[in-house]
Amino acid sequence: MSDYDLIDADDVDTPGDEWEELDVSDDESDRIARVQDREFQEFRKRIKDADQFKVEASVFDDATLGALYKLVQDGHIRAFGGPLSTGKEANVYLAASDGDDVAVKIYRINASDFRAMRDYLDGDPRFEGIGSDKKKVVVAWTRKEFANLRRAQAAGVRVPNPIAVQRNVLVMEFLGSDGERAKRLNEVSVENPETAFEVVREYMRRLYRAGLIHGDLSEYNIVVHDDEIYVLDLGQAVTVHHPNSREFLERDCENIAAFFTRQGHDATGEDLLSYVVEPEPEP
Ligand SMILES: Nc1ncnc2c1ncn2[C@@H]1O[C@H](COP(=O)(O)OP(=O)(O)OP(=O)(O)O)[C@@H](O)[C@H]1O
Repeated sequence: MSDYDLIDADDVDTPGDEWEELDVSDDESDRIARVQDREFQEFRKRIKDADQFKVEASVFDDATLGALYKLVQDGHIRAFGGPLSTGKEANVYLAASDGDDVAVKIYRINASDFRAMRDYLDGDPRFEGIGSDKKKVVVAWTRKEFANLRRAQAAGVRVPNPIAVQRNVLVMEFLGSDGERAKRLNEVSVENPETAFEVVREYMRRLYRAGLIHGDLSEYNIVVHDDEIYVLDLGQAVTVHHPNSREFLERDCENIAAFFTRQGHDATGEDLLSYVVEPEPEP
């Protein structure tokens, strides 16, 4: 962990736990709030000063810092490593936790294309009535990614294990080793494209049968970790109820078929689509 810029959880611990049992007076709770506030300010400063976040200060509005602080207190993050990706909507960082390394995805409240996000959320019965408040939309989006990861996992699709979600911050299992992120399909030479295609095809079918469509599936959102194929980035995944779900699924099928055809395994979007939507056999 020597390459981590350590932000030690001990430094930002609040006295909360052992005081919870006590019957604290108003004066005492004011004092606790002041201590917590001071510790939060220290945490805030440390994050803002940390090298790996310097260019990204805009990502960390105070509410995001509050979310990170809570995740540190809860033991999900112990120290931040460098950025794994700086995307349009979100940045992903490597971090150490009390257990294995984790990936921390931070959605930007300001830079996010929240109108496009809303269009995806609109057709999703899980997020009915979300409205158009920018922060609420991004927070709902983050929760959606967490929920989608869980659902995919339950359906038997390999995805990073979702660990915690706090406002616009998602903590998940880090896929990779020694701090190096797992390679995307477009970055590896696929040794056996037929087998890899069959795995991806099966994942797509499992997702569909679990009522989900990825919506941005391609060689850029599929990685190879420990010789297994994993699917990333389920933020925009929609349920089959979404008015554009069929269009998204067709696009996913076209992307995947085109990629594997380029790898030497002929596939068509149409065939893939028929496979994915084939009704489940009666038990
Ligand atoms: N759990 C993870 N473990 C390892 N690397 C990850 C993890 N999650 C994301 N990454 C890395 O970060 C990149 C971006 O992640 P993701 O696709 O989830 O975010 P995004 O902001 O939607 O990206 P983009 O804007 O490029 O589509 C991934 O391609 C991958 O390399």
